[in-house]
Amino acid sequence: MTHPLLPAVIDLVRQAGEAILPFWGGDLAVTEKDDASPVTAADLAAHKVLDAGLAALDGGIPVLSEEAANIPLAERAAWQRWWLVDPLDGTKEFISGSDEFTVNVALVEGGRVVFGVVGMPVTGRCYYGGAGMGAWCQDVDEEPFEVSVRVAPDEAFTVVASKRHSSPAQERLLAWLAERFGDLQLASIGSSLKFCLLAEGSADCYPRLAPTSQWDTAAAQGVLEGAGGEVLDLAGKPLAYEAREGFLNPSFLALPVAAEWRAELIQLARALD
Ligand SMILES: Nc1ncnc2c1ncn2[C@@H]1O[C@H](COP(=O)(O)O)[C@@H](OP(=O)(O)O)[C@H]1O
Ligand SMILES: [Mg+2]
Repeated sequence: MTHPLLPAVIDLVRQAGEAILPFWGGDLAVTEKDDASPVTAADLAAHKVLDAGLAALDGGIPVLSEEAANIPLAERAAWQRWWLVDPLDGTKEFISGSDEFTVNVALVEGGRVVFGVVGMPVTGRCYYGGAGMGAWCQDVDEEPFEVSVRVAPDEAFTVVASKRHSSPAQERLLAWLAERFGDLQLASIGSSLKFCLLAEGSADCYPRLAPTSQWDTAAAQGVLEGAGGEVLDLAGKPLAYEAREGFLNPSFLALPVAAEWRAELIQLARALD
């Protein structure tokens, strides 16, 4: 069983991708935001499509978007159900001309992700899913196919990591994984696609002992949870999306629910962080 709002959100994510594409690979004016992260006309174009489209879908569900996040905490704290949106995740990849950027939309209720949609504007591929719902991948003009995590590595244990953002703790964790699993393969990819690689069973673990914001993770967490995975903080609890001052996530580990090395990894990550 999926969710009645899911098909319309998939459609909106595609439209946002289409609004981004004319800017891709061209001459782009890049502005720096207060937190020093880059923003372009493409981020804002996608934001406009999603903000208007989600409001039209159900005016009673408020939207928190990376590009319009200056909503007072007192107002956000009263939200029970809300959309959490990153109109263009992986802006640095986008600016560099890579196709590793996504459009992310999650429906959050009571601090948990109900479902998430992750679109890849360049290929038109879309991942979507939610806990207890399942998870799917759909290519343009194709039927969706269900995806699920792999519990044991195919050949080499594959870790996904950011192309650009790491930390000393993250590097030590990767070194430990290499020792623990021997044949370690590193897959570096930008944006929320890291979760999708786990969800489709092409990778085994995505540790992030480095900063992310709530809009970077919620949609893809929905996909991964639907596929039999989880995203845990270092206390071993699912990453939650309650309103708080600022939008930073804690460090996290994304992995299959049934990974037999789960407890070992949490303990080590906690010691390193
Ligand atoms: N120091 C920091 N604080 C908050 N978020 C950070 C950060 N460094 C990187 N990120 C987030 O990491 C995302 C990119 O992820 P990755 O490195 O895995 O590709 C960025 O998303 P945006 O491109 O949407 O700004 C940004 O939000
Ligand atoms: Mg982002």
